[in-house]
Amino acid sequence: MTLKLGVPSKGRLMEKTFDWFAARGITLTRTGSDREYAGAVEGIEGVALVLLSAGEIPRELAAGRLHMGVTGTDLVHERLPIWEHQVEEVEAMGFGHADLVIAVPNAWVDVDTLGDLDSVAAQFRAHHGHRLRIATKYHRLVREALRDAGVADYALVDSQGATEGTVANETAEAIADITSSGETLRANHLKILSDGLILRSEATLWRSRKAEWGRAEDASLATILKRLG
Ligand SMILES: Nc1ncnc2c1ncn2[C@@H]1O[C@H](COP(=O)(O)OP(=O)(O)OP(=O)(O)O)[C@@H](O)[C@H]1O
Ligand SMILES: O=P(O)(O)OC[C@H]1O[C@H](OP(=O)(O)OP(=O)(O)O)[C@H](O)[C@@H]1O
Repeated sequence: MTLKLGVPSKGRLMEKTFDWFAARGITLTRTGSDREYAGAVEGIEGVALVLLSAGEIPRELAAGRLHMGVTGTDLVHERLPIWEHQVEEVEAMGFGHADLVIAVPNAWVDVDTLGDLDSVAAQFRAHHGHRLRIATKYHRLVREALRDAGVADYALVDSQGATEGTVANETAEAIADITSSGETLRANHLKILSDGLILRSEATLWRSRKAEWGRAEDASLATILKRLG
């Protein structure tokens, strides 16, 4: 049997993941044509590379179809409700840093905290006849954070990309999304609430608690762990 290692199939996470493993003597490569999602592993026995979307890696780990996988903390916490029972964090990888935050228009000068947002939300409903809309793809994490902060009068609007644009496009009044350099928020005239940090995320190597770990997979895992130092 082989240990199945899931790695993001494109973009910044894929390249940095390949570099990270290469620095530990494990060469991951995408084989075939540019558009073919096939991969190879050199420098370690019994490991197969599975290239797939970063967003799908949590589910595959939880289903036990991957033994190990690389994806952001944000995606694991969002997509796996009882993630501690489904996966184990092996190592934070030191890249892919991003903060999940709640942001509102710069023009809302009196809104600085989640408490302020709660007050505005109540007024908003009275004035507009519908709830204040918050656009996000992180439904679970945002609901939890707002519940903990006592913010109730809002509606989540699903946004799977270009979330910061929803405010200018008038499909939402506020957003919850990840920010890294802060450029996208600035460009869209949005500010982070002073207590609006929900989660700090980073690319992380995870081990599935649900996959079948036979002797061969255990041996490959042991070799990987040794390389991590
Ligand atoms: N600007 C950024 N800087 C650093 N990390 C980021 C940034 N944007 C996204 N990430 C991180 O990269 C990971 C993948 O994010 P994203 O949701 O963009 O995946 P994707 O590659 O677009 O996935 P899919 O293939 O499902 O569209 C997440 O863990 C996220 O936190
Ligand atoms: O703080 P910054 O450095 O500007 O990065 C943050 C942006 O990066 C991500 O978007 P991505 O590029 O993945 O595109 P998306 O909008 O399609 O998710 C994220 O959703 C933010 O929009």
